[in-house]
Amino acid sequence: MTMSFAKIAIIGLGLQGGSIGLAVQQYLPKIATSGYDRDPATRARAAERGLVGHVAETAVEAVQDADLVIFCVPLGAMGDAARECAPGLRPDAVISDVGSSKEAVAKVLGEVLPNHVIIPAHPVAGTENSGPDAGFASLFEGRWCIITPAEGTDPFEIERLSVLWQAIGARVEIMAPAHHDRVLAVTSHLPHLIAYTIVGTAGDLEEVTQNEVIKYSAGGFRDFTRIAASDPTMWRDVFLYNRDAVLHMLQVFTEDLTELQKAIRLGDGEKLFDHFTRTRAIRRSIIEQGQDVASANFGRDGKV
Ligand SMILES: NC(=O)c1ccc[n+]([C@@H]2O[C@H](COP(=O)([O-])OP(=O)(O)OC[C@H]3O[C@@H](n4cnc5c(N)ncnc54)[C@H](O)[C@@H]3O)[C@@H](O)[C@H]2O)c1
Ligand SMILES: O=C(O)C(=O)CC1(C(=O)O)C=CC(O)C=C1
Repeated sequence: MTMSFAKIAIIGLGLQGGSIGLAVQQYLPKIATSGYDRDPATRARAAERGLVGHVAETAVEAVQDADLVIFCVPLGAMGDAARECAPGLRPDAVISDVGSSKEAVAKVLGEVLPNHVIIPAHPVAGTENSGPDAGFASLFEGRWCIITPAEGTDPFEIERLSVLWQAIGARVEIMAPAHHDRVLAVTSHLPHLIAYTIVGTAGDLEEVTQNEVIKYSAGGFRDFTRIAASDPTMWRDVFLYNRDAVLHMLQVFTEDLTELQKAIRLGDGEKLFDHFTRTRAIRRSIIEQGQDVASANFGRDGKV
């Protein structure tokens, strides 16, 4: 068996599915791509944009002859999407996905497709935009793709999937699914929850008019509004499917927030200053790592 997949089927042609389709066509043109989306208007737009080589009219048609199927649908739709594809799957087709939480997805895909090799993955790359116009080929460039195989998964198949992600620009990390869900709860899910909260709070305030919120939304608040514009379906599902890890991180966060609230009430400037100094250092180290990412060569030479 070669290291390369021959045909990749992408189910769900929004931001993630569209970006994978465009990136594979650009960097790995020898791999055939097909795709399917439940929404007819999305299928039509995907065909216009050429998000995949062939936009199929059914899920079964899309997965025909595919040796890799990637589910790029909201977390709550993974089970239905897999059920729809099942009758058309090659018995040896590898199944993957891009869902933002991993334990729950692995469970549902394993239940629906018990006889397939399932290797869940999560590209930590996205924007606040969704749908068939949101995807672009360079989305994964220099970004992490976390692969969360179950214990005992064939190392060859893990490597084959890793090589694919690297070829479309990503850096790959292998992680246990439960650990992934805790890490992402704090680095991605909680920040979105905070953004959704603060933008809602500002919108509800009676003493500050809507006009003032819009007019003075410079700097920090504006960044929050970008995140709070993220897709409601996707994020509803993230909080439903990574519930326990998010609730744990939210508890820790609430305790820390209460400590800062106390420091403000007591006029404890030293505590506030020390805290802000520590967080500034974290930001700076993230930027330094980002520069490493931008300058690295990830071997994206089109060869797999
Ligand atoms: N947006 C991000 O920043 C981001 C980043 C990493 C991972 N993810 C994950 O990627 C997945 C997709 O997110 P997205 O941002 O591409 O969303 P999106 O809304 O842009 O695209 C999802 C597509 O799935 C389609 N769909 C829904 N149910 C379907 C079904 N049963 N069969 C076929 N198609 C179906 C929708 O019509 C839609 O076009 C989610 O699981 C999300 O958690 C998102
Ligand atoms: O950059 C953004 O807009 C994102 O929200 C991307 C982001 C993130 O939180 O980093 C969102 C969800 C994911 O599953 C992965 C990436």
